[in-house]
Amino acid sequence: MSPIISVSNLSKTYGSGFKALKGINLDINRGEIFALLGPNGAGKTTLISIICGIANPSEGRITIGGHDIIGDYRAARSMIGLVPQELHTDAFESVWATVSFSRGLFGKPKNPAHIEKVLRDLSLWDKKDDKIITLSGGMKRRVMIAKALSHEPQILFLDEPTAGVDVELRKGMWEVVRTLQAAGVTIILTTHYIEEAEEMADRIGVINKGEIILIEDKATLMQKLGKKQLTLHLQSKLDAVPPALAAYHLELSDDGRAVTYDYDTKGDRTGITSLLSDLRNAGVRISDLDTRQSSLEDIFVSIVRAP
Ligand SMILES: Nc1ncnc2c1ncn2[C@@H]1O[C@H](COP(=O)(O)OP(=O)(O)OP(=O)(O)O)[C@@H](O)[C@H]1O
Repeated sequence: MSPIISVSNLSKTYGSGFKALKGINLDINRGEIFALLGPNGAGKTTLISIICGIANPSEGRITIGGHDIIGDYRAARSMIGLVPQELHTDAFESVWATVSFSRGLFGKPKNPAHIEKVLRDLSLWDKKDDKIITLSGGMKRRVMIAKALSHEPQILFLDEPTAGVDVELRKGMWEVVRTLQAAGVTIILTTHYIEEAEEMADRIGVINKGEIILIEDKATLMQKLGKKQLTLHLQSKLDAVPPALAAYHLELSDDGRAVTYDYDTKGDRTGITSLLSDLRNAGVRISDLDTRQSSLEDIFVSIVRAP
């Protein structure tokens, strides 16, 4: 199946001479939830802004549903809904007016049935006549999504959809996103909450210093890079890991009372059996142990930090 968004050799150099994107290649599949992760300043907003036609590329080409975003701007742009990070709406307008007006901006004829559906899907129907200013933060965010969906886009960009939102509301937002995906919308989200990507995404792209350094199915990524960690709590404090155990690359905790050992569950041998016997031979006694599976967060930190 052809990708719904295709980005090839995209570069962006700002007027200051700063190269914010360096030869980005990225295909987004129809119907997927794609999470774009990256540290501050990595280029996420720049990339989204260019795809959405808000900023110009310096080099490269982007097509949306086959439409070139420059040569065929209107057709390309009308396929996209963008929910920006900042909430900006007219505080004194009603929800209904705000969302209907957005549709008009795309030159689409009025379609009250569609607006009603969007508001119902986002649990805003009973608020349709309320002024935006009277809504809670979570409702305002949902209004931003409703605005972005008002012109029936096939693609929705969510830039940090749950920044500063409490856990309860965040979960509500995840539900909304899943409902949209089930209705056939392709979703690209940026997030600093890695558990959000872990929870939601079908695929994950990591951008760092203007380059895509990884694109992978979430499940594959977690399986491929996921490590397990064994923590051994010691009966007595160690000042240093005994040299005889150097091969295990143990990490000693700051208080000297625990060592951690990283191992690969898919390897032929985990090395745990020999580690335990070598510890005993070195006179190190263990009082307790626990194991932990690395999270997407650990994986993310390790790839972004890698030279
Ligand atoms: N208008 C501009 N002129 C010059 N440099 C810019 C401009 N806009 C962004 N940059 C720089 O481009 C780089 C990428 O910025 P961008 O906003 O795309 O990052 P981001 O990944 O979205 O970061 P964050 O997670 O902090 O939102 C940063 O170093 C930023 O300082």
